[in-house]
Amino acid sequence: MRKKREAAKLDKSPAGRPDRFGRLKQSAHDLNHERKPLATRNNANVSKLPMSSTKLPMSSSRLKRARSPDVCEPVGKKTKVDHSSNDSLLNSSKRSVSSSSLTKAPSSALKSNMKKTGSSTNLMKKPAAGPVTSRNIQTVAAARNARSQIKPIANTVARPKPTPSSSFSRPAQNLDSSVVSTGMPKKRPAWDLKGRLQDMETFVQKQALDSSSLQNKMSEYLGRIALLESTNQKLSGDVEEKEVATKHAGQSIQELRNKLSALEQQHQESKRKLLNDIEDLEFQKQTLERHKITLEGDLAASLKEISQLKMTVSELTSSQATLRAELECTKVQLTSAHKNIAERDDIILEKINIIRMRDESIQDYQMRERCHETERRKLHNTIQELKGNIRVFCRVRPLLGEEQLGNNGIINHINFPDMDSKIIELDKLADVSVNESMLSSKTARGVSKYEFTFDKVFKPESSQSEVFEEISQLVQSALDGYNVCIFAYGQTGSGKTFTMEGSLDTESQLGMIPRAVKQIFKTSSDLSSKGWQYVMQASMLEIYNETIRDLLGKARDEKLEIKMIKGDNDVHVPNLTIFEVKNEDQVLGLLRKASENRAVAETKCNEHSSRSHSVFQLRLTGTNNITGESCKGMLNLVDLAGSEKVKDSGSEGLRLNEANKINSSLSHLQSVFLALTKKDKHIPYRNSKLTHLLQNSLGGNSKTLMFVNVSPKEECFSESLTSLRFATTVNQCNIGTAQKKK
Ligand SMILES: Nc1ncnc2c1ncn2[C@@H]1O[C@H](COP(=O)(O)OP(=O)(O)OP(=O)(O)O)[C@@H](O)[C@H]1O
Repeated sequence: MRKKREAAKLDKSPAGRPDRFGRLKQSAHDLNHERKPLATRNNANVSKLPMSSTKLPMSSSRLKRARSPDVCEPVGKKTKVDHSSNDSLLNSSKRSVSSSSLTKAPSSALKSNMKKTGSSTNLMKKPAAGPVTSRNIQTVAAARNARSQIKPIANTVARPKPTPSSSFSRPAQNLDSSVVSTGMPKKRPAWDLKGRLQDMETFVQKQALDSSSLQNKMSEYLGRIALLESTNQKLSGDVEEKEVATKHAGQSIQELRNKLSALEQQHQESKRKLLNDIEDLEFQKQTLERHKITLEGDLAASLKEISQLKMTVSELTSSQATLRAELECTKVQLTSAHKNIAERDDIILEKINIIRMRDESIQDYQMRERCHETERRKLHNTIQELKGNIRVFCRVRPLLGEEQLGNNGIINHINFPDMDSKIIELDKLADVSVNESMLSSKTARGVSKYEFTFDKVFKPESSQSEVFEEISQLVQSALDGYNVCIFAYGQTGSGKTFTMEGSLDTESQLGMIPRAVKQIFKTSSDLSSKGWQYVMQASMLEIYNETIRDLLGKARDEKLEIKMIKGDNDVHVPNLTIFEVKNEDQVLGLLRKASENRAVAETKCNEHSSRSHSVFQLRLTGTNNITGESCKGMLNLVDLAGSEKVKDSGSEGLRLNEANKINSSLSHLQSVFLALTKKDKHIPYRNSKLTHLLQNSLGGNSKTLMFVNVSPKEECFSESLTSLRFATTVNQCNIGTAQKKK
């Protein structure tokens, strides 16, 4: 049953199905099966074989028909025939049936083998499913051998298969032809049954011989088939192994591919990095090459320098010897110098002791100096008193601009006859009408000379510093605690403002006020080493048309009044702006501001004529912590408005009123000095704002200096003469001894 199922399975297997290994195994099984009692299988297959497949079966069938009535039964039924009948058939007819079976068996085996061969062929055609290895190659070669071994079988066994119809339609002919082909005698007549039987027996014997040889070949083929089957099984096992190996190999390949792709990515990444590195290295290379070039240049320069240095070294080496000799000499000198130094150290020690002693002496001298300072102040003021508390300096300004055109710039009518610069002489020319009472002398040519003597006469070429030098001692008195008043008097345009203020922007043209301030700050600083400390307060006002106005305050138009402080008898101007000043620059700033605020106007005699009296006041309060001394001084620096003859000046209106007020106040000043000269009991200080304000600086408690400024112009002769005469009056004034304020 099992064999039948396997056979049925084999038959059902479609020819084109890729069941190569299964069919191959099945074929091998069938072959094994066929190796079993051949007669049994052959008998079964006999019914399937066409009767005309060989020439012999026809005779055999005839034999069968002759011996058995079942011969003509359908082939299908014959399969149900008992094998024993077949065996008996074989035994009875022997070679007839065997030969047909043998003839057919190879045919079925051939078909089976052809299938196998086809399968083998398929197998051989598709070994490449797995990796091509030496074992696969061997497997394929074995399959080919099997095919080559099978082919001869097919060639040997396969014969043209006559159709059943043709076999049955010409049985006699076939028999005849077989007899002819086997060398049998010619066709015997029908009645010669004996002959025919002999022929048949001969033929059967011959066929039996052929059959035995075929059986031998068959057994040989079966042996080969068995060998092939074993080979096939082995190959199947190998194939399975190969498939497993192939599957593993496929997985490995996939893994390797994955790894490969990962490695490729890594490779690409590495490649990209390497390319970047290469670029960086290229850049570094270029940089290094440039650096190399630079270094080469440096090296060349260094080499050059080294060669120069070598030359220098050689020179130095040569000079080294000289120096060594000198060094030896110097060492000797040094030794002696050390001796000298030791000696000098002793001397220095002695001198240090001397210096200490001198320091002590200096301190002693400083103590004495302070005493001397006090004594000096006393002596200084004694001298000032001897000189007179009112002194007069005369100053003649130079010719300016167009004034120099006449007389070639020479001032003919003013002379300075003495060497001490104390006398000024005015010459009255013939055409100049002068009051006869003014004449002092007459020359032979009829020229009158007017000579005036003052404490000092400054020529036109005198500088500001030369003038200040003469008043510096007076300024010093303010620091010593005296009231000092310096004022400039003269006709308009004679140089009063230039003398008192000068040009604040040009050092050489600084006037008496800034120079006095400078000196005061410098001297106060020097005195600080002697224990003196000063507080300084500055203010500046003008008296315009008999009105006091603050030149430093904001209320420019406010009219200020003069008040006396009871007991102290000090003059005080309420609401006047007073600045505490620490240095000269501060004071210069105040002077500039005051100069801008001062009333000026253009007159016939002066383009910028001062139409008011300006009064700069500096209060100085000093204390000496060492000596316990103290002092209060006041420095009044006054620039008076210019006097002018109203009828000559051509002034009118406001200017005329200004001129009258100016002349009036100057007249009151003269009255004060005249009263002081006469030693009147009543001094008319309060007749004008000017004298009222300056009453403590024009009286006995003050030191007064008057500048009388003279114009060099000849046409101003009369005014100059008037000014000089007034100055002479002041100069003759004895206002008593100045008192130091404590
Ligand atoms: N010693 C001098 N050296 C050079 N220039 C001078 C001298 N004195 C005066 N001056 C010049 O003469 C001109 C008149 O001088 P200043 O204004 O000082 O006269 P003043 O007497 O003040 O006149 P006023 O009373 O009208 O104000 C100015 O230009 C001034 O610079």
